[in-house]
Amino acid sequence: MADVIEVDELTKKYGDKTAVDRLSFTVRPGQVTGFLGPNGAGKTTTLRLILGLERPTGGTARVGGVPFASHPRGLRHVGALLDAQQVHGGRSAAAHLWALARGNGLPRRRVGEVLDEVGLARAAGRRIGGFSLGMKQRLGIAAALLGDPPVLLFDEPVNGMDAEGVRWTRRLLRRLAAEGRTVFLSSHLMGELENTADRLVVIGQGRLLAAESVREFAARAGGRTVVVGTPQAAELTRVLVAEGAAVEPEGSAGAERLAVTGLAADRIGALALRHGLQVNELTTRAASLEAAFMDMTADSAEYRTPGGPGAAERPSPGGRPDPGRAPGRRDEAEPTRKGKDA
Ligand SMILES: Nc1ncnc2c1ncn2[C@@H]1O[C@H](COP(=O)(O)OP(=O)(O)OP(=O)(O)O)[C@@H](O)[C@H]1O
Repeated sequence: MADVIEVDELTKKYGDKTAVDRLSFTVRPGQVTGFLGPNGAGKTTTLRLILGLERPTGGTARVGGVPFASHPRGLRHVGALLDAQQVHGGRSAAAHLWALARGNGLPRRRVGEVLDEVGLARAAGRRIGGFSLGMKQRLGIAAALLGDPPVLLFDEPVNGMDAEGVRWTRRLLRRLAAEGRTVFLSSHLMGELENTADRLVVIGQGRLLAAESVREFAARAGGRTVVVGTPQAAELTRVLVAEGAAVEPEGSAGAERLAVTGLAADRIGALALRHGLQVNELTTRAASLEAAFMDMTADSAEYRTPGGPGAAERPSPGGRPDPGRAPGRRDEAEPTRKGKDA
């Protein structure tokens, strides 16, 4: 299928600062494409350039084969959630959406439909000013869906959402892609994308670091690791190695845990059963993708916790990284960005 978003040598400078640096990538329909990069990598600027909200210093961004400048604007063509906080707090959710619908020539019934879709029907008449960030994100998603557009761009849509909200967003994005739409969503956390995205565009300091399927990214990262606890470590190691897996004993001697790559957890369980070997634990460790992302972007994180992306920030061997300690997280170290929202 033809690429819907085409970014070619796109560059944006703010004075001496190059926010986006000769960036080229494409985004296809029928898939969720994750746009991944540490804080300050240039994701929001790129989305704003694609949407024609900023003028590029160089290069082009095309949507549907035409440069954005000549692209028919409006919510029927492209829906976007950039900053959920940028809404008039005095209006009700329904009034906000109706103003948008009216401005885009959309029927009033769409307001009720999208409020239902995002789970805000009961809050339709409430002032947005009283909404939590998670509710504002849902409202922003509702606004993006209002025109039933074939192309959807979301900038960190799950920020501020609780676990249920994150799961709901993930399912929604997958469904929108399955309907054949082009879904492009940014995040600074691999964990938010690995179960949602089919493809990844990874950037750091405005430059392209990778554009590939999640599977390719995972393969490059050495694949997923399955941690297996067993009192029969030597026997199980022989069985797994014979099936092509790489097996590393973990922890201290006698701890009897194996880190297995190259075989999925269900296959390991089935092999152990077939050979009559006891397994006490079988855990897929998803942290390897986050670690690969951190390694890939270690030199390009704009702000960094003292000590750099080293031991303190790496995921612990046994678990997922704490998102609160991702490198250069804004709440830790970001200075004020002058003019950003001006
Ligand atoms: N209007 C502006 N004026 C000056 N510098 C800007 C402006 N907008 C963005 N920048 C700078 O450009 C760089 C990229 O910023 P951008 O917001 O696009 O990154 P991001 O990847 O979206 O980051 P985050 O994950 O923190 O939202 C940063 O160094 C930022 O400070």
